[in-house]
Amino acid sequence: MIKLVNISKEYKSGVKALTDINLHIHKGEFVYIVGESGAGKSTLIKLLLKEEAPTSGEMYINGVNVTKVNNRRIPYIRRNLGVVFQDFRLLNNKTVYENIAFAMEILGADPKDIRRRVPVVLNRVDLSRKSSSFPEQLSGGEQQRVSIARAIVNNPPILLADEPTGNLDPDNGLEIMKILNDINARGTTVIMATHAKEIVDNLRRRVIQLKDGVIVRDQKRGGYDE
Ligand SMILES: Nc1ncnc2c1ncn2[C@@H]1O[C@H](COP(=O)(O)OP(=O)(O)OP(=O)(O)O)[C@@H](O)[C@H]1O
Repeated sequence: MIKLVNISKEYKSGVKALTDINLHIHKGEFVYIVGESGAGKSTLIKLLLKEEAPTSGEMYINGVNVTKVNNRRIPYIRRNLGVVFQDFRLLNNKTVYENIAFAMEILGADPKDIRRRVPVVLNRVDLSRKSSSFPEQLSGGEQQRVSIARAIVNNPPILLADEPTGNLDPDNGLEIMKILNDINARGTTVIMATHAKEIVDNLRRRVIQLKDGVIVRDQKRGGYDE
C-alpha cells in the first residue's frame, strides 16, 4: 500500500532529516512513528503528503510511483490520503459542516453526495449536534474530531496523523484514539506520528522508531521505548 525505497531527505539548509528509509506498510495496518524531537517524523509525513520532495529514493502508493512532484499526481494522492494535524487546521470562517463539506467540494464531489456523506462522518465522530458551530465555539477535542471527520470524508484508504493528541489532555487524547482505532477497524490504514508514550504503550501496534533520520526499530505490537 505504501512503499518507500531508499528515501532520503536533505533540506536546503543541509540538515539530513531522513537517510535511506526503506518501509513497507500494508493495507489495514496501524503504525506509530516515534522518535525524539527532530528525528524526522514530520518530514516523513510531509513527504507522503507531497509537501516536501525527497532528495533521493522512490515512493509508491498502491503501486503507483508518486516520487516526483507532479501536478497530475496530486489529485490521486489527495484521494488516497486523509490527514490530521496536531493543531487541527480548521477554517475558522466556516461551520463544522462546511469545513467537512469543503474537503469534498475541492475534489469535485456531487452536492447530493456531500449532503448525504457529511452527516455520516459527523455521526462517526459523535458531533452531529455541533454541525452549525464554528471551530472557535468548540473544545480542542471537538475540533480534532472535526478534523478527523474532514480527513475521512472522502473515504481515503490511508489516514496520516501528525501528533493528533499533542494539544489535548489525556481524556480527549483517548477519545481521539478510540476514533482512530474505529477508523482502522473499518479497513483504513492509519499512520500516526506521536510522542504520546502512554498511548503507544497501552494501545500496542506496529512501532517504527526514527533516530536522527534513520529507522532504528520496526516492531510489531511494540511499546514506546525499546
Ligand atoms: N523546512 C525545514 N528546513 C530545514 N530543516 C528542517 C525543516 N523541517 C525540519 N527540519 C529539520 O529536519 C530534522 C527533522 O525534523 P522533523 O520535523 O521531521 O522532526 P520530528 O521528528 O517531526 O520532530 P518533532 O517531534 O519535534 O516534531 C530536524 O533537524 C529539523 O530541524
